[in-house]
Amino acid sequence: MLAIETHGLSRSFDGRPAVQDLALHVPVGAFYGFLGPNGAGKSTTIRMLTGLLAPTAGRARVLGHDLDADPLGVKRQVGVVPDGLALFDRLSGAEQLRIHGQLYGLERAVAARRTDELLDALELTAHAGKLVGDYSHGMKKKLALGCALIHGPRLLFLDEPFEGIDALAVSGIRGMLQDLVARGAMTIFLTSHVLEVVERLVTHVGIIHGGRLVAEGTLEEVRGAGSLEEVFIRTVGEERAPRPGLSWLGEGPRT
Ligand SMILES: Nc1ncnc2c1ncn2[C@@H]1O[C@H](COP(=O)(O)OP(=O)(O)OP(=O)(O)O)[C@@H](O)[C@H]1O
Repeated sequence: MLAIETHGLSRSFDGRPAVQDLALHVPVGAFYGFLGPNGAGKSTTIRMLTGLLAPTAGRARVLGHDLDADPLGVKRQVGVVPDGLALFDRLSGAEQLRIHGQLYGLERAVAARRTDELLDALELTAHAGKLVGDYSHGMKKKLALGCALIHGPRLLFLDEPFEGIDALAVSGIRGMLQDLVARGAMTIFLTSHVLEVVERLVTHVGIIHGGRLVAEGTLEEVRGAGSLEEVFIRTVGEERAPRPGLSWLGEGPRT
């Protein structure tokens, strides 16, 4: 069974295509790495698959629900850590998590218990009472992951989850995500530019370039005998030679 299946999914902005004719196949239980260079269409795809942005054409089925016909059915079962984090600066970290859980219909006591467990798992317990506005970037990223998990989603979308997070925290989060997939708790759809981390995590890969899917399959199928970085560079463009210009750099300031 597929957790995500799209046919001809497309989105344009002011007539300019950002995602074109996308046919994604994400099996249930997969750890799917969605890769592509800057501006390739990754965030636009996630925004469509989570019901935040309407496609201009095509269809998507998410966890068996038609996104167009039953957007609420999809939203109830997915968790999202978006590219731009949507958190409330005036709440404490614990309040943010608890309220997020209650917005998803959890009873107060359940939301409070899960909040404590998530703060612990994300190593944020010491900062539970601090205002989110005073959190560091990495701490906000971890809190957003907690918000995405608190209602127990079957499918988790992570847009650049490791961006701005220190190596120790990356390792902790990686372990947590791997464990969730390994015990069949959820399917994960992740975008990241850190290919070495992606390569150690994912079971499946899709590569998008210029809004079009240019490769998809299991990690082994897509990678072949090379590394993911080699395949990525080969697929989205040759390694770029240093460009001429900027010769004034290093010459010191001039008026
Ligand atoms: N709201 C918008 N209005 C106009 N153009 C947009 C909008 N959102 C995205 N785009 C355009 O769509 C294209 C794809 O953007 P998108 O954010 O999906 O790329 P991405 O693969 O997530 O990039 P990155 O890796 O840099 O985050 C880009 O050309 C971008 O400028």
